[in-house]
Amino acid sequence: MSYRIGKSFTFDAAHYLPSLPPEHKCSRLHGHTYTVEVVLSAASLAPPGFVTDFGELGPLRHYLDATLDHQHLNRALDVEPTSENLARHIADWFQENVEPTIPARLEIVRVHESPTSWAEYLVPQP
Ligand SMILES: Nc1nc2c(c(=O)[nH]1)N=C([C@H](O)[C@H](O)COP(=O)(O)OP(=O)(O)OP(=O)(O)O)CN2
Ligand SMILES: [Zn+2]
Repeated sequence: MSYRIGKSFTFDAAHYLPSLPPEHKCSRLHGHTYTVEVVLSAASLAPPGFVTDFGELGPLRHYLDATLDHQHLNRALDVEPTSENLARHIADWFQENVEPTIPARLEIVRVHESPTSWAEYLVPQP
């Protein structure tokens, strides 16, 4: 794949990580302003010279707003809401719902919990 693009989205949510020991600060309920970055690639460009139109990624914004924004992530997800698990969850949703409609492949979903902490899921490529 020769070309890559990226787009970022933010949402706010609460979570805790129940598998951590009780003395760990993240075992208590707290919140983050999450930033989700997606990276997409294509071997060639579609007119007028796009990997895909950034606007075609709008359904992801709607999904994040409707499903995760201002939600309690322990209730909204069926996995423990670590950044790694969130990245995988969002990648799976994107591959099922957006990728079939665009001329590009999802490569990476990166989830920032804060300006200094992030995790990413690298989508296996065929
Ligand atoms: N690999 C991961 N480690 C941690 C995750 C995670 O999702 N993946 N999550 C947390 C907690 O959610 C915690 O809220 C964030 O931890 P941390 O960055 O350590 O804390 P701060 O945001 O307060 O950052 P400081 O740099 O310590 O100020 C924990 N670990
Ligand atoms: Zn946290």
